[in-house]
Amino acid sequence: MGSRSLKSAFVGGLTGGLLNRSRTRGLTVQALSDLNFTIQKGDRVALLGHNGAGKSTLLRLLADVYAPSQGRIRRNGHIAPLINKSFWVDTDLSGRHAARAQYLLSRNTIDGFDQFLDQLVEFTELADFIHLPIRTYSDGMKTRLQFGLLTAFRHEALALDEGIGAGDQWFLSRARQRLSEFLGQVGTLILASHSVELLTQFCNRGLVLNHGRVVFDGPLHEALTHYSKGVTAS
Ligand SMILES: Nc1ncnc2c1ncn2[C@@H]1O[C@H](COP(=O)(O)OP(=O)(O)OP(=O)(O)O)[C@@H](O)[C@H]1O
Repeated sequence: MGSRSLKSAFVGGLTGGLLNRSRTRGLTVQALSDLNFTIQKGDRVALLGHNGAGKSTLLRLLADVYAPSQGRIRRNGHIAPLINKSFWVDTDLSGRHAARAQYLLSRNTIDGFDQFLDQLVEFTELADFIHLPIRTYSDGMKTRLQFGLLTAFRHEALALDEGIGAGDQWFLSRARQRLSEFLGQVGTLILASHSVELLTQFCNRGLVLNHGRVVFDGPLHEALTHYSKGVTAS
């Protein structure tokens, strides 16, 4: 197999987005393309797709963490992100300062913050680490703080990456229950997950992504069938 055909095999791989090679830009990945869909208020959408299909990137676009390089996204209202590693603007801030900023943003007042902070520290079990800069936290500690903060407030719409906290004992024992209660109250939900159990519990519509394109959009059970057939075929 020559280098050219090796490259073609690479481009046609089973994971990741579409790879392009150009003289000027080298090898680049196109995470998403040709997307055209509407999410209505109250929809509960599951994002399904292979590793690297574009689920997290799409969540980031919907929650305004990334801007699209082409095309437009029209939103009515804010979609809160609960996405791994995209939350912290300034990791020099302490957990307490980050909590204060989030509290002010959501409540428009600082009244009641001390009590809120006590509850947050109790839930996250961060103890005195709450006073240290976030850059000194482990990934698990950051997840606790992010999760504790976001689920403390009501959100009309939420973009959630379920990979968050995966495999973390604290998350499994303390956060799962809170996540369930929280998701039950969210109006509009876009949830990326590989867990059929979680998707079935909270979603009624499924978008299946394949190499950055939507290949199915419809009722969740049909989306799951479509996706599992694709996985079996590949
Ligand atoms: N910051 C980045 N820089 C460059 N490429 C990226 C970046 N983030 C993601 N990608 C690429 O974009 C594509 C889509 O990635 P994305 O994380 O959205 O997939 P995913 O469906 O969420 O995957 P998984 O199920 O493995 O979490 C992949 O090919 C990935 O390599």
